[in-house]
Amino acid sequence: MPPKRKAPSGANGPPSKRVASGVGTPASMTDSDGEYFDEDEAEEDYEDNEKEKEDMRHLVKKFSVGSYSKKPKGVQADAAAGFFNSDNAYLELKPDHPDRPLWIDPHKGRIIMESFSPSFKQAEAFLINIAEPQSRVSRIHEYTLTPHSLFAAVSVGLTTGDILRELDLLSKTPIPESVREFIINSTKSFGKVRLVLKHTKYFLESSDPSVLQRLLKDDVIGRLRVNEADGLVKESAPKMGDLAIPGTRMAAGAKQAVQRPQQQNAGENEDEVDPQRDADRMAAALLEEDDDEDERDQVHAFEITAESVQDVSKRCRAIDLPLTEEYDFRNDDHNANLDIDLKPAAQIRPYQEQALSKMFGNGRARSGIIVLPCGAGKTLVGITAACTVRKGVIVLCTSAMSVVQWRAEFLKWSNVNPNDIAVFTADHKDKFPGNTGIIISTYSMVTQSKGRSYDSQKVMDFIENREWGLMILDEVHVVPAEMFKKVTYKVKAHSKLGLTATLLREDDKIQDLNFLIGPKLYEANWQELSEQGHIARVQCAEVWCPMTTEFYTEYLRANSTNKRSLLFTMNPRKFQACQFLIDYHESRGDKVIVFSDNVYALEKYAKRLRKAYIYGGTPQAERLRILENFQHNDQVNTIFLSKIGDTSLDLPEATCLIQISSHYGSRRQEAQRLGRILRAKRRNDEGFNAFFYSLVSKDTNEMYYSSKRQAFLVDQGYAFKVITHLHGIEKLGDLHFTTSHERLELLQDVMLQSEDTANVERIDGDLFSMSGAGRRKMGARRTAGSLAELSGGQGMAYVEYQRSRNKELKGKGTQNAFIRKIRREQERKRAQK
Ligand SMILES: Nc1ncnc2c1ncn2[C@@H]1O[C@H](COP(=O)(O)OP(=O)(O)OP(=O)(O)O)[C@@H](O)[C@H]1O
Repeated sequence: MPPKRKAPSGANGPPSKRVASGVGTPASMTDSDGEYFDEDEAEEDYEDNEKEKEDMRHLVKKFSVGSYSKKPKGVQADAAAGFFNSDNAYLELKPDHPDRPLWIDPHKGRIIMESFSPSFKQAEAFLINIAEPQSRVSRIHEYTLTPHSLFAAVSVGLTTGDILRELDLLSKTPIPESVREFIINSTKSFGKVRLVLKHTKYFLESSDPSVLQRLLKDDVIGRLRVNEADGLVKESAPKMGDLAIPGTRMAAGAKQAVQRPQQQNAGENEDEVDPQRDADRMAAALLEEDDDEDERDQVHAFEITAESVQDVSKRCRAIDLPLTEEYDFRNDDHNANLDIDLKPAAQIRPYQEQALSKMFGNGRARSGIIVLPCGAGKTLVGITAACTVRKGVIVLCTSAMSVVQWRAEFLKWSNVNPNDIAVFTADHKDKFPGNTGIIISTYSMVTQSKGRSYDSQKVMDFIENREWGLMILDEVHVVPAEMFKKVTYKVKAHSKLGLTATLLREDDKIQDLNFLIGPKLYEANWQELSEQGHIARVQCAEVWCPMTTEFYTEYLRANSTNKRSLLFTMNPRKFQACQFLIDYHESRGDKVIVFSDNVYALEKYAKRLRKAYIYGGTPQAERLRILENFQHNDQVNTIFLSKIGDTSLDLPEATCLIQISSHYGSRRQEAQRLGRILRAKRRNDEGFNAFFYSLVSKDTNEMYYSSKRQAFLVDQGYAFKVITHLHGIEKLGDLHFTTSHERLELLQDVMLQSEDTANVERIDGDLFSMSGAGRRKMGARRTAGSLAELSGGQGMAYVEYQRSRNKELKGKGTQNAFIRKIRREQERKRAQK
């Protein structure tokens, strides 16, 4: 932090700037101790900042993907090619480099970590704080330093000095100059200003008063300050880590989470004279100025109006000073305390504790995003956060069924009074009776702008006219940025916690979340969690299915993507592979889910194999009946699901997934589908493995999409085996499409389908949506009939395949108490209408 100097009496700062901006900066700026700030110095800071911003842009550009600098002449294009310094010479290795796990690429900010290093654990704990994980395969992990990752590092409490010191300790080479510069510049401009709510007033707070002076001079922010005559408020900074998070042993601050590697592990030998190391240390010590005890104990702040929070936040983003949001909930006397605690039996797992400690590390609630794989317990993380803040909580989910599940989980894990939890969905418009509580709703309920019913508007007013301590945003990766903007505008929440399994979006809009919610606070390692038994071990395989001659001929001839996609999905050899795998896994005692994005294929496969299927148009009661039978009926071991089952599906019985048609190259869909079996109930059985098969028609575009889809999971350390032949398939008794007559009939049926048949299913709701599906048919409607129908020659065999297993399941008894309850509720509602 720049030293604070006393200004000569009457120093009013550079008039030109102030006139130009029209900001009524007070003639003398004093802090609460009556000390002056030198405005000339602040002005210099301002200009320096402009230059810094320019430098920063240059650096960000340099570090962005695709800007790889040229490698030295004569050097091969291997992995080592990136690790040169600016003079095109290899970076010098430290003498004890084998003990240090990190390689730093000076050109792109990539960090390669050896996971077999003795100090791997410490290095991983550190890197996850400062860099984006790109790939975590078994021996080598790759991370990238980005402005966002460094913003996240700073917002969990790390200083520039901490980052440089740890990085140097763990690196095999001295930190390259370009990387050092990038870190210093990024951390200088990010995380310097916090938005803090104290006693229901909003403050911009910083430990560096010159940053606040800069903001006060800003055209937009200066005007939004409350009480322009007041100086900056100066007070003690909060102490780190003195807050107990329920269900955990402690509440570690970020600094505690970044464990220092044991020196002997990292090969640090204090007696050795290493001039480079000494120089680095000195630089780090200088940067550590911030850590000076006296200075660190002080923070400065000025107040802004509550209405201006959005504008201030937007402006801070524009001038490269994004706000970190923190909520000092322990000093909030304005909002009533919620009587909630975790039940004594709830034991928070170590990775959940680590994630929470990032949120509450300095005794306040930091807004941000926690990334945990599907089935790893994001709900409990959210509930524990609610039990820590103990103020009004609003939870937003993607579907009505998730709302029901969140409510049930609150009751399962906490001692909250059931009356204090309200549900706001199309079917329930509850409010809690007391002056605080929990409300659980969906994004669409809260953001809907037109056509609200009277009751719905009343609940919305209830939500909008109060302050919430915590807003939990479930499945943040699927929600469009516009929706978030509406949510943050409508709901006055002091802290926001985003939960997701994958920060992946094919449109790259995911970066918006950093600003709308907050930085990523924690991201778990999938492989580590599966090794520890928290999520299932999964064997992944891509099964290559050659196209039959007649299908391939049509495929090559087809001149539309839709027709080609229908042909590779309906490839009879793919059908046979699916039939064989279902048979194989059912006989092993597995419960199988077959996913098909294409509804035409879904119906064809399911009917022919006499399995139950669910898609957007399946009525609600039928959906529940099928799912219940899948869970409890040992005669129903396979179900077919359209993409409505990609998310929110909690079927811990499922142990095998087969994918026959998917949404092009969507990495997110692949990860979400895998997530359906990560929570397999049997995951801790001796030697248990879940199975994930992707059936791909060979020599078609599907192969390209498939490899694209797998990219994320491969980066998470999953290995996809390629199966080119399924042994024993030819011996399967009633294998379909073995005759050319059958195959031709199928081909003719496919060729008769309209182009729309290959379109993506449109879904208004999801698998468990309580409204809509039951009353209204949704999903694609097709009019073309089969060749058999058209020719009037419906053979016996064909008729038999039209018999739907769905209908056969009608009337099968309902066992599950939860589903029985939902059904009773639906019946009660129908009766009331
Ligand atoms: N600390 C814990 N102790 C015991 N059980 C836990 C713990 N954390 C989570 N679970 C259990 O793990 C299962 C999965 O949790 P949860 O539904 O929250 O996962 P998720 O991460 O939200 O998954 P998805 O992304 O698929 O929705 C639940 O049955 C939950 O009760």
